[in-house]
Amino acid sequence: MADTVTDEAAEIVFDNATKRYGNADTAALDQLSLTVHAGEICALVGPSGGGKTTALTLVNRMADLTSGDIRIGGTSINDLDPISLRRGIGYVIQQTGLFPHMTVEANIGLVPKILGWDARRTSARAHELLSMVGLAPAEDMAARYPNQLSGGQQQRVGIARALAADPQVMLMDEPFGALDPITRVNLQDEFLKLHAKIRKTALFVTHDIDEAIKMGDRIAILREGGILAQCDTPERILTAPADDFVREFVGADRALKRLALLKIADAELDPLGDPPPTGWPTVSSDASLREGLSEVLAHGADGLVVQTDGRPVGLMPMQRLRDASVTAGASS
Ligand SMILES: Nc1ncnc2c1ncn2[C@@H]1O[C@H](COP(=O)(O)OP(=O)(O)OP(=O)(O)O)[C@@H](O)[C@H]1O
Repeated sequence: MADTVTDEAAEIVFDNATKRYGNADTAALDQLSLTVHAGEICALVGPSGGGKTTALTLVNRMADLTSGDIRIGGTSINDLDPISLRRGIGYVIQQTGLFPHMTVEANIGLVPKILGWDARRTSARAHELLSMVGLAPAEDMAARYPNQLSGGQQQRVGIARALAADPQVMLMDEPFGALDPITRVNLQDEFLKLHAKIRKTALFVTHDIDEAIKMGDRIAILREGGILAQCDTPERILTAPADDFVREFVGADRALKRLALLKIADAELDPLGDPPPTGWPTVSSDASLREGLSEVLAHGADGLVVQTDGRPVGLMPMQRLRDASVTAGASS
């Protein structure tokens, strides 16, 4: 048996992976061939019953393949002992799965402890991860029990726990699905920042196409019957949907969704002017054109003041935002 527990991000290859439960006539996942590149986030979306969760459970062998193969870092999962396979995979689920009778620190330290890390190293890792996922002060958070945390904080602990033993890959099943919209956006943003640092290979299941567009380096869309409809970058999914199913799944507002992918930093700005326009809202150059457009509309203003690192750097007039919307729509 090979040992999977290394800390290198690894590629996940689905090679004609098929799952049929019991004597079911139709497959839950039908000959899925898909490569999730090392270090990328691949968002897996599709309608209810499309086989998203099945795909995840095949990877960590909570369910067995009917035919085909899945390889992690070039090794077939069937050549791995299921227990050590799972220890090399960070798993984050909607319901967090935290043990209620264990402290946050003990929850995070569970896999490192099983792997035989000593108490000092396990504790240091738990505290490091609490800071990484934005739970401060770490000493206070570490000593709490899950029911002493908000839903968003519990989900952060779930992410910390998944990362504890530095897994090769992460499987995330609707990780932010149970959170209120504001907490959800915060966790999405913070996970993207964290991911930019740790670059773990992540298969991220969501039923929400907007979340997939935001989170995925690439998006794989499954249709009913567990058949892959398209796997591509968010930009390509929006501008070149493979067929009517993808077009409908993505929605009629594809132009607006494309604006969410375009950064203000990439657009041309006007000089600041003297005096600066009054009543124009300020946005960061990191914001998307869609966020910029929302701000302008919310303030009834004629444009935006764009900031970088808290300092104004230029102006974005309303007309340019309008033109960008038209261009995004015209090419979709
Ligand atoms: N343990 C099981 N036994 C039998 N059938 C199952 C089992 N788990 C899932 N299925 C069936 O497999 C198909 C795919 O289910 P799956 O949960 O993978 O879809 P999903 O895309 O994750 O759906 P959702 O978005 O609703 O969670 C469905 O028809 C479901 O009924």
